[in-house]
Amino acid sequence: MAAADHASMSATRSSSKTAPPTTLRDGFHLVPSHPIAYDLDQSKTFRDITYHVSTVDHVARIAFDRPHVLHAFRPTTINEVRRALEYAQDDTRVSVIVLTSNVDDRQRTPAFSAGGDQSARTSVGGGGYDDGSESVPRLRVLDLQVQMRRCPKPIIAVVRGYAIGGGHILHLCADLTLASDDAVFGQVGPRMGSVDAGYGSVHLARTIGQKRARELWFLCRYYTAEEALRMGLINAVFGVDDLDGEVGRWARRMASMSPTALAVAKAAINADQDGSAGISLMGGHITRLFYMTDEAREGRDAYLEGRSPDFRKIPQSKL
Ligand SMILES: CC(C)(COP(=O)(O)OP(=O)(O)OC[C@H]1O[C@@H](n2cnc3c(N)ncnc32)[C@H](O)[C@@H]1OP(=O)(O)O)[C@@H](O)C(=O)NCCC(=O)NCCSC(=O)CCC(=O)c1ccccc1C(=O)O
Repeated sequence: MAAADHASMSATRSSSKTAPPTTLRDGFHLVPSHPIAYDLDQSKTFRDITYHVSTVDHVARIAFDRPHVLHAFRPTTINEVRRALEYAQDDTRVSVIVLTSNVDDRQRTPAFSAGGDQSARTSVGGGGYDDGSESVPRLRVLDLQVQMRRCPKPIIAVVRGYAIGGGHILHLCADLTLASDDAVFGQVGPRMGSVDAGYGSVHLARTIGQKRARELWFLCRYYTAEEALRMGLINAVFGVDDLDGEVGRWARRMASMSPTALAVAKAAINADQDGSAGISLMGGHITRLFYMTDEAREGRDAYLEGRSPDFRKIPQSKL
């Protein structure tokens, strides 16, 4: 843990005995708020995204890199994000994942993502997305959404400018969303022949409420970052110049926490909505932790040694 992060955690421990209660005791204000310095991971090659890691702050950064179409995605883009997410999930140096876009607002309108790339929709074969990278035309964006929810590490969507359509749903599927004050959010499917009947509908309704979710889909209006914040669609709004620093603060804070506690909290929050698949993920976490107990090891050893297990020699169940 970096020294300044350590200071913030220490602040939560230093006893005052008589001071009045204050939220400052959480130490959050002491977490450094300078932008994260990332290194490009040279070993990973991508066309539509960039992938960076900060080994100092334990953060991976996955960024859409298609500014000419406002970071709209095609099959290649989604497959690359899925691959990068897998790298970040398996990298023990990484505790937190940032999903964002490479914005240069002097050259292009800022955007997180304008959703599915409409120029990649074929005019033959049913109008699905096809950039030649899949044997049958398809966009595995629903698989990406599921992968984001099953990833045990927290994912922060960092939104500059437009988050529209399928791009909007990707920020929704992230665990947290931090936005700049120039961000704009909305669905457009019913206006242009598309709909997300999965997380884009049900998770949206759980997140912002039934009436608001219907409004987003039925009216296809766009909302400012402040409006999105008020409806609980995002976690915080910052000025453009402060965004990267605040992302640094939030990511560093999460990276200083117990990874297992965060993974269990994420799985539990998702399980409520993800049915058997959500419970199965929680069950997987429990089994992995169980494997590390003397009790589970006794079962394994007994099998390998060709004897009956003696669970009695281990004091008791941990539950
Ligand atoms: C976002 C805008 C309102 C911004 O407008 P403006 O600032 O005026 O910029 P433009 O000049 O329009 O755009 C600049 C440049 O980018 C190109 N572009 C923008 N968006 C897209 C796009 N989605 N696809 C392709 N190209 C795009 C635009 O053509 C310009 O190019 P030039 O060459 O410079 O002219 C505005 O851009 C806008 O409305 N964009 C379209 C938004 C949209 O319709 N998005 C698609 C929504 S549908 C979707 O995302 C579904 C896909 C999906 O994820 C999904 C989810 C769940 C289940 C199933 C699926 C599925 O498989 O379909």
